[in-house]
Amino acid sequence: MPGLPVINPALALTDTALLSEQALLQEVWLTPKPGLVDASNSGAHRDMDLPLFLASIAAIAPWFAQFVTAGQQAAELPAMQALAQVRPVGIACEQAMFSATAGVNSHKGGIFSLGLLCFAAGRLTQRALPLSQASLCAEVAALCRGLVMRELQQSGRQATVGERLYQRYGLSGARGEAQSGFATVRRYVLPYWYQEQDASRRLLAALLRLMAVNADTNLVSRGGLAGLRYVQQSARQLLNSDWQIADLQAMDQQLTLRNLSPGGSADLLAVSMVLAAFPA
Ligand SMILES: CC(C)(COP(=O)(O)OP(=O)(O)OC[C@H]1O[C@@H](n2cnc3c(N)ncnc32)[C@H](O[C@H]2O[C@H](COP(=O)(O)OP(=O)(O)OP(=O)(O)O)[C@@H](O)[C@H]2O)[C@@H]1O)[C@@H](O)C(=O)NCCC(=O)NCCS
Ligand SMILES: Nc1ncnc2[nH]cnc12
Repeated sequence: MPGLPVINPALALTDTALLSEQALLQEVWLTPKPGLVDASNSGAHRDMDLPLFLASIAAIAPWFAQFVTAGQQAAELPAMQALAQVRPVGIACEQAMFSATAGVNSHKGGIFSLGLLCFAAGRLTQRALPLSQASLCAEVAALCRGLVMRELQQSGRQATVGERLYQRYGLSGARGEAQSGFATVRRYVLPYWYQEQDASRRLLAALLRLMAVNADTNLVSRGGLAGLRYVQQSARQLLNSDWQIADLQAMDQQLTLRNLSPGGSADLLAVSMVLAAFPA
């Protein structure tokens, strides 16, 4: 496996777009990831593999700079009006992804979460405000204020997986996480980021922490609430042990057998990598 691209902290304060691309690359190359596409297998996915993910990332990457620019251009707008400015960029980026993957949804959630982070970075830098984990997450939360109420609770729409799962289980998915200012990442991942010295083990531990608590709608859409609970309990058990790579490989086999893929947690791992490059 080629060397993982290392996120250069010196870039942190200047280029959120490049950090986002590097985070998606580091995420997909990280191995072994239970149920997910990585360098050893495709996990619970029959329609996706590593080459498809790399093609998807190549198609998405140029759009991260567009998200930052859109944020700079919308810097003076009230947050809620600004969100309306970024949606078309997000949808265009999704279309670029679908063109590169022949219609397979590889990074829809990742585009939403990282796109919002890049847009927020553009708004903050345009207003000469410092970029930090706190300022970026607060800006994303401000942009997404009321999003769950508007788009899930009041709309009653059931056009997407997330919208159907909200109506059925009250799960707010990617929207709820963004509206909270990535609270799951800030509470359960970033405080422990440097506990592991090895870079790969650090990312694997972060993924386990996310899988242990994240209400991942991918898991629910594939395995119901029982599937979500199974993954959360399994991740929690590993975290409470001196887990080794072989344990993750065994978990990967179990999730694949059960058709369970924590794609939402994989996205939040990329969000964690971007945020970890900034001061708290
Ligand atoms: C705002 C949207 C992105 C919301 O989409 P949706 O209504 O579908 O809502 P969610 O269920 O929330 O899912 C969206 C994707 O977000 C990821 N996700 C899930 N749970 C969470 C969570 N708790 N926190 C954060 N992120 C979460 C997940 O994405 C990843 O998994 C997908 C790949 O897995 P797979 O199982 O293969 O998915 P499918 O192909 O759907 O299943 P199969 O057919 O294979 O069985 C992949 O997307 C990963 O990224 C969720 O899938 C959207 O509606 C929207 O508005 N988009 C427009 C763009 C936009 O608004 N941008 C704004 C600023 S950029
Ligand atoms: N590595 C991965 N495998 C499957 N779904 C994902 N969503 C984001 N990253 C993923």
